[in-house]
Amino acid sequence: LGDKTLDFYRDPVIFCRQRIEKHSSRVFLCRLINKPTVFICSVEGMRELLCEKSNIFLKDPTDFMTNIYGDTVVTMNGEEACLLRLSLSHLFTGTCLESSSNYMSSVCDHCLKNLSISGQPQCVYSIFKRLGAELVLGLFLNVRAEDQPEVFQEIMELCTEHWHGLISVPVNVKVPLWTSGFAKALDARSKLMEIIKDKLENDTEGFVGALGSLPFPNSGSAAQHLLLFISALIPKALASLLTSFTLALGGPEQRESRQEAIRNPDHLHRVLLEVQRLWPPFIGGRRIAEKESTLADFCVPKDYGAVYVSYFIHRDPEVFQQPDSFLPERWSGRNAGQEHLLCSFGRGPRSCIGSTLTEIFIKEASRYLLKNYDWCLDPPSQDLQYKWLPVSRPANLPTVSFTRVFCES
Ligand code: HEM
Repeated sequence: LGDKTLDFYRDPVIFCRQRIEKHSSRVFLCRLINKPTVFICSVEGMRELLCEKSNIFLKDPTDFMTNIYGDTVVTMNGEEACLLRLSLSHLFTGTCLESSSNYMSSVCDHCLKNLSISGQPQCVYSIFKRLGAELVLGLFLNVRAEDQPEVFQEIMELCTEHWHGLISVPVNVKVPLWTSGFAKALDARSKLMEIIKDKLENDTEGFVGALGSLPFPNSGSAAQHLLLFISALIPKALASLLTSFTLALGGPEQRESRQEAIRNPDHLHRVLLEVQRLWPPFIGGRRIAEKESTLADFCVPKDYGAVYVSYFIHRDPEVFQQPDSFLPERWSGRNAGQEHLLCSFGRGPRSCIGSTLTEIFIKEASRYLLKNYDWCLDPPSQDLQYKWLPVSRPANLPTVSFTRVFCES
């Protein structure tokens, strides 16, 4: 590992902040996994990297995602990636999305209806992660927690084990009494692939049925993409956004904003844009320079890596006034209609194909929370103890607390 790799993975925010200060620039160079890598922390640099020069800065086919997910659109380039994106995108738009809306409402109701009932403090991040898992397994694999609780539980555990492979050292070792995290992840992957292949063969309904009938380049491709879509990565990202939303709109000082968000869908939209601006769920993404080029006037030699860091791009003072403040109204002023300045879902020809689905779902879940609960900090504490009060009932109801686990994840 390069000496800077550990610093980056320990805390990417501190790592980037220190280097932005040291170099007085939002573009700087370091080694990451022993590869010289340019870090992009400005809107201008991000747009060049992901849009204008997307034919020079390409996806890395040897990325560690390939170890864990196999060959998927995420690490491919060129015509193959274009064709795959075209086929897959169809499943995330128009009538395919519309047919998911009833399921999205039912999942919100199932997972969020009892937030205040137990009277015990609860961790909302876990609740939202479960909500995300119910969404992806029900939508993409036709496995619904209410109908098949054991199968659902088994797949969820396998997905967690499989995900741990992404954050473990990639060493496949099995000795008596000990198996490396990476080896466990590969075992989990084999079991998940068996379940997925069985579904693809026997289920003609919904997303599985539609995916099974797409013209994929090879026979395992549909299964590998399904593995990607049900991956724990997506529930985690959804839970991160919803937790940030809950934090941002918590407390008596935000009560008016909460009420406005119920009345006015545009206000809710602006709140959610500001949530993803300040707390993007993923660090960003990585590209490799196919030939020498420039980014924000810096020379980038051939084969150098380039990482865009959404957290800092979204705080670029050239573009966002008071960049660290939570100001939903900025999206109706100078930055109205300027969503293309954000990159929580990537940008350009390789942006996220699930972003519309995610937006619809996050809006559904946040509307559910706003309509059914009022939540405020009580008592003020380090642990962010929140009181969840059903909107229609008196104010002396049980507390539901949550911790900042989302930061660690
Ligand atoms: C909160 C939820 C999500 C976030 C924050 C997110 C974020 C992202 C980001 C940042 C990228 C671009 C990576 C890069 O530039 O290298 C991306 C790509 C992608 N996302 Fe998402 N995503 C989310 C949900 C989803 C969902 C629900 C799906 C589908 C089920 C999905 C499927 C994909 C795929 C297939 C790509 C690769 C596109 C390509 O390489 O051409 N994502 N996502």
